[in-house]
Amino acid sequence: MNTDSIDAQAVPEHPVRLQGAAIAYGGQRVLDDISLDIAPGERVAVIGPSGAGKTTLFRLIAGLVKPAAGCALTLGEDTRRLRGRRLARLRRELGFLYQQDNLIPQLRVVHNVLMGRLGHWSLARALLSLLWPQQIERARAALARVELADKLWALPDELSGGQQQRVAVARLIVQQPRLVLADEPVSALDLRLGREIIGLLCQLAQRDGVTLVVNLHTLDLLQGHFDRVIALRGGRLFWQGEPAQITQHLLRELYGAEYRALHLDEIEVQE
Ligand SMILES: Nc1ncnc2c1ncn2[C@@H]1O[C@H](COP(=O)(O)OP(=O)(O)OP(=O)(O)O)[C@@H](O)[C@H]1O
Repeated sequence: MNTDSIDAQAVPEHPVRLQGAAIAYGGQRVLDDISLDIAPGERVAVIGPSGAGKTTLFRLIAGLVKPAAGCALTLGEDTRRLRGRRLARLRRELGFLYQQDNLIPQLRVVHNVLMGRLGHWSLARALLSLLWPQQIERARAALARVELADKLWALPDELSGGQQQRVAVARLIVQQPRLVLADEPVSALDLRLGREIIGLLCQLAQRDGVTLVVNLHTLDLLQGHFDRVIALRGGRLFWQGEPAQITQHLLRELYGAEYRALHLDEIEVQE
């Protein structure tokens, strides 16, 4: 099969489709030969040791870096040929969540949440909304889903780290993306708050039919939330399967020298 040309029209059903994809920085391959399909509504966690290529995989799927070889289709679009209307559509249908700095500090929560509508609004409406927030009820309903309806007029600085992440999830709710890429969304939070955010993201995926790909460092949060785990090591696909199939043996092999430092022997999985 010629992996340099996938017919986008033939595979509209896969929000993510990578075939033999490689990414190189300065001639060095940091991702190599990645072939992967992610189905609509699937909740996928990406794991692996530091430097394995997890963030680079996200950047590849988001179209922020172009494959040096192979092909990447995101929401049916070939990421090498993104421009104009197709790029605008992808931006509208792709939602992001990062470890921190998801909110604009100068803008009140209502405006931060309504930033999710920008791709749906005209420029005039977006500017008007900064003076008179458009669709306040929509923002309020989204905040209610993350139990922050009373924070509509707060500034991000007045919120805890966990609350800020919940506002960012509310922004995703109003955005209505088809695919959410969350890169270490809970790495700055403790386990309890992390569980809350992952729970909200998975609820968003299930309730609104959104496809979810999460780069996860906290392996305690894998069970019960994700349909599939993808493990990267040295820029290659090392393993994939259901969370229940993960074993201590696999984690030792995958994380190598980091296994003990990360206390992965304390994760509750079979030997
Ligand atoms: N812009 C860049 N220029 C050069 N090398 C890069 C660049 N971005 C990433 N790399 C290299 O690519 C490799 C993969 O990096 P990446 O950030 O994807 O790993 P990761 O699995 O997300 O790591 P971590 O868990 O530590 O965040 C690393 O060796 C990194 O140094």
